[in-house]
Amino acid sequence: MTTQSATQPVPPAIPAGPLTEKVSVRNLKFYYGNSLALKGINLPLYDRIVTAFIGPSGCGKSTLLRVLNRMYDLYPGQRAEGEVLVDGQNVLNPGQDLNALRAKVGMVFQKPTPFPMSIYDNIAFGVRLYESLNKAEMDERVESSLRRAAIWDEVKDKLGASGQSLSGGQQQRLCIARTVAVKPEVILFDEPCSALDPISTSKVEELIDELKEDYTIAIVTHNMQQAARVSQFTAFMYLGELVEFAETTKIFTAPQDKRTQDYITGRFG
Ligand SMILES: Nc1ncnc2c1ncn2[C@@H]1O[C@H](COP(=O)(O)OP(=O)(O)OP(=O)(O)O)[C@@H](O)[C@H]1O
Repeated sequence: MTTQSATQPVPPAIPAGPLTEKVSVRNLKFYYGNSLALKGINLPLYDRIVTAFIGPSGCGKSTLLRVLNRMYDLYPGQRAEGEVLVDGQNVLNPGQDLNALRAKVGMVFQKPTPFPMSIYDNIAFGVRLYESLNKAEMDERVESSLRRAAIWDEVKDKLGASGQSLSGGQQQRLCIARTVAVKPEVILFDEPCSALDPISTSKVEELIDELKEDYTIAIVTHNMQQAARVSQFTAFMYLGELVEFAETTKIFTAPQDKRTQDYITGRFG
């Protein structure tokens, strides 16, 4: 099957040499009560590589993302079976320290969710949960995180202003800064641009492209162009199953499964 077109975005290059599995999902099943939402997923997330999760609404993309940092633990009746190895350790183990996991595996949500506090404190709040820094160290962390999220120049003169006074696109970059500030190793993005205008979207995409130099990234997106622009690997899911996982170029130009082909060409979903 060949689906390449002249306007196809070019995914970022995959670095030469062997890839390391930062996260290994093994035979993962997930239940909402009695309802099986993930039906035995096997998937690697490679170190310092962007992986996109695509598929029609309800196929389990967000559920999979939420398992990776055990966000589901906040909700009764939800449970996972199988293994999610992060650096070889199964984070689904009951003894897993959830604060440590969520510091290591950070998450950025669909809707920007700044805390009702100042821009400075939006960053400092999370850092204080894990580290005790003095004022100068905290100032430095706040600045470096805001710089990393490409928003420093826009907020440096109003760090005391409410995070909620920023535009939607700025709020999302503030949330990315907040995630980066606790020095994660993996960042999960759940449709991070769906509430943003095209300019903010391209800023966040550029940011993801830069962040991949230092972090392992997973992104859920409904936007095929975005998946093709930002990711090096793509996982296509359908009805709780992982149908196909491969280099993004391959998924978008030579998918092996007809369902993948139909989805990326807009025939369903
Ligand atoms: N809190 C919940 N309780 C019960 N079932 C749920 C819950 N959240 C999701 N589900 C079900 O789990 C399945 C997967 O949902 P999920 O939100 O992961 O899909 P998705 O691929 O992210 O969809 P979308 O693209 O619409 O966000 C769906 O059948 C959904 O109805």
